[in-house]
Amino acid sequence: MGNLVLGTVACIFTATVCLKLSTWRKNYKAAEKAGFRTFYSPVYYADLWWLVLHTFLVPYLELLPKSWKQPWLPLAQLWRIWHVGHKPFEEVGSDTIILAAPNGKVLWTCDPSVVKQLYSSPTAQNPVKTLKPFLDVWGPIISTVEGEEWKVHRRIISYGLNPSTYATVWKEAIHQTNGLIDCWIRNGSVIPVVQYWTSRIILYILSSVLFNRRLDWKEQPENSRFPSRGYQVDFETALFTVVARFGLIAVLPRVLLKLPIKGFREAHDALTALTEYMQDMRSRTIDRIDEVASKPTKSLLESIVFAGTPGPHQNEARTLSEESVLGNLFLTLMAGHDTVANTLAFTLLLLTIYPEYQKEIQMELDHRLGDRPQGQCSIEREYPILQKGFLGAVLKESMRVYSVIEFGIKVTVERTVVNDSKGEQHTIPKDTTCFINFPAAFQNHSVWPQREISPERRAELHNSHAIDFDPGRWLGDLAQVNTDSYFPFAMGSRNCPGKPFAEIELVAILATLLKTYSIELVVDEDTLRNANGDQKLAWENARDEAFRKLEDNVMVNFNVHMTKELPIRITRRD
Ligand code: HEM
Repeated sequence: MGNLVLGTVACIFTATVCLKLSTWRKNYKAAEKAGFRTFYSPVYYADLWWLVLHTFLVPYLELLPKSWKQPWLPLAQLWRIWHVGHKPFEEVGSDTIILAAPNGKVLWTCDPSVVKQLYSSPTAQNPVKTLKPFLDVWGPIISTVEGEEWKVHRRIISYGLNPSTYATVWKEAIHQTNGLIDCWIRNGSVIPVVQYWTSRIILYILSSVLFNRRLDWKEQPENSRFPSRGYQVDFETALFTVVARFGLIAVLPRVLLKLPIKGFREAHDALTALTEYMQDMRSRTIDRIDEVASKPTKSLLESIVFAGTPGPHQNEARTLSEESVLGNLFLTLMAGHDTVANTLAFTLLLLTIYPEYQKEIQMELDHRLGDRPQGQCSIEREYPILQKGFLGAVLKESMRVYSVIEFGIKVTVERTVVNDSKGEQHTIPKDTTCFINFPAAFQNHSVWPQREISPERRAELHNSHAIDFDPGRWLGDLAQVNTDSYFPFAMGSRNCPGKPFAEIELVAILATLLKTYSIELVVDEDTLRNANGDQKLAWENARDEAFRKLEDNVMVNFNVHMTKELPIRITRRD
């Protein structure tokens, strides 16, 4: 009997292995026909066994000879794509690669020509079926629909992103930056973790612009503030908790969130409270729907709620359900939060290790704004000048070197023909998952020249990405930029509709801060002692350490970010 069971198990195992090997071979054959460099990969990016076991397996897999692990091993670690940048492509000598795994075909590209066509081809679509179970917390949203339905969502969100919304973003960013500066000074002027504060300020701006609710810097949205069961969760705590715990909310079924585990319960209660707050905002907007209907430009909240309110001014077939109204409001908040907060945090840290660039911005601000009061700096006059000047160049360079989004994903629903940068035609097979690799395109050294620094010095700074931060490349006659290889906001019809929103708030925050204040690295006592009290040497050592931290402490969850300590100080300019 025992032998029979063992024999059956062995047979099933052998049959499964044979079937997998045959599908693996079939996937390779199909992938190869595209004419790109094709490789076998034992891992499909979404394999559950890989997601669970990778921490244990990767150190052993790293011991394999290069030819066995390149390029699939670095690309199978989706949380290290920013770290490895263009290297996997460099090593195999091609900017587009297809990996054939037992469970599917995956194309990786940073070739600007292929990227552009994938973003514009109707047969390469967003993986909405995969995203739905995670992102449809309330109902279908812009990111989980395709075709005509997507056009309706996109039109409604784009309609709310108009000059009047941008004017509010500009004003609110200035107001909240002043609040943040006061708060920093009240707290002793030292900022241990910049990311914590940039997360807050961006959430505050979004709260005002999206929900018409201004939050106040006096309140501390610490987790300890989370009320006991049965007590009202205030708006700010609900907002912070849902944003911070969105990973849990997206992955776990709602019923599991009700389990008596602290993190789960907080996520559940915050989500319930936020839903009620958003329903209330929706009802209040509906109460004045005639006034909203007659407004020539609507706020984002008004645009989304108006689109979800059937009435004489609406085509019923083109309206959004209540679930989609709440979902799209929240999606806009999520899409506009971590991306901007992380970009702002990296930019502030980069400006502390490059004080010369900070000075350049300040000289530009003095020249452009003079002694004009903040209230008189307008989005129409000052913003375009600052965006085109050194401040704009710093932001572009920061988004190039520290691109907070690692990749875009498209799935080919039909065979898809693309031409690569050399003009060669390729046909990507149906059902191929295509990863558009942002950092590989933005860190390709043949497109973006590196600083001339010895390999020994680079190694000493842990090959930090920050070494090649050079805003000057975006300016003047020396401009060394290839905008085809730069797309932090994606491309094509599904590009980021929040690009002007993000750029305006980043410029407004940095201009407000740096006009009157400077930020600098904190040199701690140990560093000063080790440099025998030599201030200059101590600063240089602290700077080297900051370079290393800006490499070693960069993490990826949904976005690229750095939440570990790298203390900076705010000081009033002379
Ligand atoms: C530095 C800041 C930002 C970056 C780098 C960024 C980047 C991106 C990228 C790459 C996409 C395409 C994602 C995909 O592959 O489908 C996207 C989509 C989107 N972004 Fe942003 N974004 C930023 C800020 C914002 C802001 C401030 C908002 C709104 C206030 C926003 C709203 C959206 C929305 C609604 C979509 C979905 C568009 C669609 O599917 O049609 N983003 N963003």
